[in-house]
Amino acid sequence: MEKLNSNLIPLRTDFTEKKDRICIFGTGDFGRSLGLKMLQSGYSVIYGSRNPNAVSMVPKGVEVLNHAEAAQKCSVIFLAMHRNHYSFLAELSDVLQGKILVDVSNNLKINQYPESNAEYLASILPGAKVVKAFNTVSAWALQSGTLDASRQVFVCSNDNIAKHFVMDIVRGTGLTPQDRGSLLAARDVENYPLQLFPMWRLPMYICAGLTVFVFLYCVMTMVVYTAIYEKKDVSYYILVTIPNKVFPIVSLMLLALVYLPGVFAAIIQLHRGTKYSRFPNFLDQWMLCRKQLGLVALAYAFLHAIYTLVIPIRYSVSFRRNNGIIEQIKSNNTRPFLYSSTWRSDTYLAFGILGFFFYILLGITSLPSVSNTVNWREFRFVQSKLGYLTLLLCTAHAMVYGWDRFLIFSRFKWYLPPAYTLALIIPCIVLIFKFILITPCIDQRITQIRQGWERMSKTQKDTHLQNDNLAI
Ligand SMILES: NC(=O)C1=CN([C@@H]2O[C@H](COP(=O)(O)OP(=O)(O)OC[C@H]3O[C@@H](n4cnc5c(N)ncnc54)[C@H](OP(=O)(O)O)[C@@H]3O)[C@@H](O)[C@H]2O)C=CC1
Ligand SMILES: [Fe+3]
Repeated sequence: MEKLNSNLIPLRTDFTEKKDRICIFGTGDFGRSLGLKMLQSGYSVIYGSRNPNAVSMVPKGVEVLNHAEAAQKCSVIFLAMHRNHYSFLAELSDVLQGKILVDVSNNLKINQYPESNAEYLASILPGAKVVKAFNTVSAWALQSGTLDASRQVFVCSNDNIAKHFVMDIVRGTGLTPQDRGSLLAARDVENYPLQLFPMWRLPMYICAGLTVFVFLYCVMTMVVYTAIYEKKDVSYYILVTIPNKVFPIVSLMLLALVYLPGVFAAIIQLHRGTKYSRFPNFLDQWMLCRKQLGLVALAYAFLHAIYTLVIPIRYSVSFRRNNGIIEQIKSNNTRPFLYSSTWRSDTYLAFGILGFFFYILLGITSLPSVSNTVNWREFRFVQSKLGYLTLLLCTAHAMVYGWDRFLIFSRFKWYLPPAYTLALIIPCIVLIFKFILITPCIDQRITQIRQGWERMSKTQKDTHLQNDNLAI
């Protein structure tokens, strides 16, 4: 019983330095900034350095000793030095026995070494309690106190007590610790500061590729084609008219791409008859960046809305409108009021406004502060049901807008359809498949697969059938 208690209850008695004394090895940029922050937060700081007498620029009021002397006085030691200098610590293994060593180091490249720096340190000093922390905060941010970027400090260690002790120090310096588990997580924690928007990369590439393609396609079909076959110069389309085609088209394509992997996943599950098998890698990657794809799509929809609002104040538009009126006066011939055109324009505007409204709603619910306030089922309802409704409304908006210029009615050749016809391909595929997938028999089959039907025993299956109404 005694043994059990001693394992469970954190024994803090040997770490009495809380808000007291902390040792930092290394008087470089990070060591100095961290020392200053610790002093400001009420800790006393002792530096361990190779040349204690030659050290300058350390904060006032701190002691600078050699490594062994400094380590003896504290039980928590921050190693503010680079990994390639860790080897000398082996000589101090006696004095570092049982001490908490905080590894703050970063690398120059992702996965630079076979093992993480923290695991390497633990292998050199098996008797010490290695904790990975503070590597995500920059020296400049610690010193200036502005901490523009994240205030989060990831902490991981194989020793729970040591980890919680360091997490308390993190809190003591006004930062927010995040427990990342054991030292196995150290590699990810070390890679974190080296990443540059990893989840945004694929969506950005897709978005840039589609934008360039649609823009060039529009220039070719609208400007070059008109110049060659109709001998008219409409190059002024390039600044407003064409972007106002590119943004909605790419936005619609991206929104459809958010829902396409879900359709693929359902088809794969149907085909394999089980959910217990991995999706192809590309599908996994694609699924993971759906939120980012959706947000880029929303940004493009915003641009489309703004570009559309300026149409009435464009010179070319008001010139054409005024000219139309003058023509009618001159010829003494009033154009008839076309009911079909009124209905068409009101319909696509209504679809567009509603589609945009739901688009914004989707964007807002994906913000962490909002998504934290809804449960999983509510989140799924908004992102899935409202998402498909948005896609449906936006597709309908594009279809009604381009109705008379559709494919065969196109003034272009059949092999050069207007760009928005291309834009409709992916949304139509998604919507048609979604429609097929929600038909009762297929929907039931997918639900069975998702609930692991094959793996259930007969009695389990019976119970399941009774509870069928409760199924998702
Ligand atoms: N700078 C930053 O913004 C951040 C840095 N880090 C990490 O903090 C660590 C220190 O970075 P930084 O302060 O910028 O680096 P510096 O090069 O400024 O300082 C490193 C310190 O390590 C000590 N040192 C150098 N060579 C040896 C050696 N051969 N043996 C023992 N000690 C040595 C020196 O201290 P002395 O002369 O006193 O012995 C030196 O000042 C690195 O691992 C870095 O990845 C993490 C997050 C942010
Ligand atoms: Fe539109």
